[in-house]
Amino acid sequence: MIVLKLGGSVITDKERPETLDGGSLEQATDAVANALADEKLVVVHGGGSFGHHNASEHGVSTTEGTHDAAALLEIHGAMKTLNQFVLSRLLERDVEAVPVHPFSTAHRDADGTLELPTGQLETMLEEGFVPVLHGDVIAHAGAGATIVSGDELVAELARRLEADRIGLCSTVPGVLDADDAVIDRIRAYEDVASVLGASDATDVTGGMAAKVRALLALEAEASIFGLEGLASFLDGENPGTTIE
Ligand SMILES: Nc1ncnc2c1ncn2[C@@H]1O[C@H](COP(=O)(O)OP(=O)(O)OP(=O)(O)O)[C@@H](O)[C@H]1O
Ligand SMILES: C=C(C)CCOP(=O)(O)O
Repeated sequence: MIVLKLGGSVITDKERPETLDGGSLEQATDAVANALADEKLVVVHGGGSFGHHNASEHGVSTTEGTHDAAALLEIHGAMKTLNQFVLSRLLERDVEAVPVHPFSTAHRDADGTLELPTGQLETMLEEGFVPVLHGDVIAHAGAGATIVSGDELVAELARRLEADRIGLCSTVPGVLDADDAVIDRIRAYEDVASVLGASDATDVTGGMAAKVRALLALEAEASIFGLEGLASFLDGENPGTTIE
């Protein structure tokens, strides 16, 4: 079982609000369609230029919530629009992709812990579907609703579904060191903390630093790679950076 995140920074143009990077989305969905045989796959996508701008305007992040339903619908609506684009590109390539919207299924406890039921996902996988989740807003006890990033969803899905392979496809070829060379393996946060930053673009969920933290907390290994590494990851290789 594979859990794959398509980073929002890859499939959208992060500089321009609500704009797809059509070519990259096609390349990514081609790679997914070519790789699917008997392998079970869950896809998660991030926001990129969908969702982050709306969340930032309303002051909503993974920890700062809102009780303003109109603001939530705006953020959720932007993510659903992007989800629809991803689904339709997958369907065009005969991938039996179906949507799963975290706002309707997940929540956070008062301490911020993500609760994500997976019975529906397990059934979808058994029935041959490819569930496609996305970063979203979710109800958060005591805070109204906050953002859940695609990276958090990947980590939680990997734990609960006991994924064999976990991959984050982002806009960079891996985690880069101070000389912009790809770091092969990361074993501890402290080893790379000095080079890890937020995203270059508007991003309310913490960029590369948050990714590495979330993946280090997993028992299984995970890979961070760029679009050029996606086909080889789906083929069983370890492109980019491996997080132990
Ligand atoms: N050491 C680093 N190595 C690589 N990228 C880094 C590093 N430090 C900060 N970054 C930033 O992290 C970005 C990747 O994180 P970002 O959250 O934008 O990716 P994504 O998951 O693809 O997109 P989204 O969050 O919209 O889904 C890179 O584009 C870069 O700007
Ligand atoms: C901003 C929203 C709603 C989603 C964020 O998901 P991410 O791009 O994976 O961080």
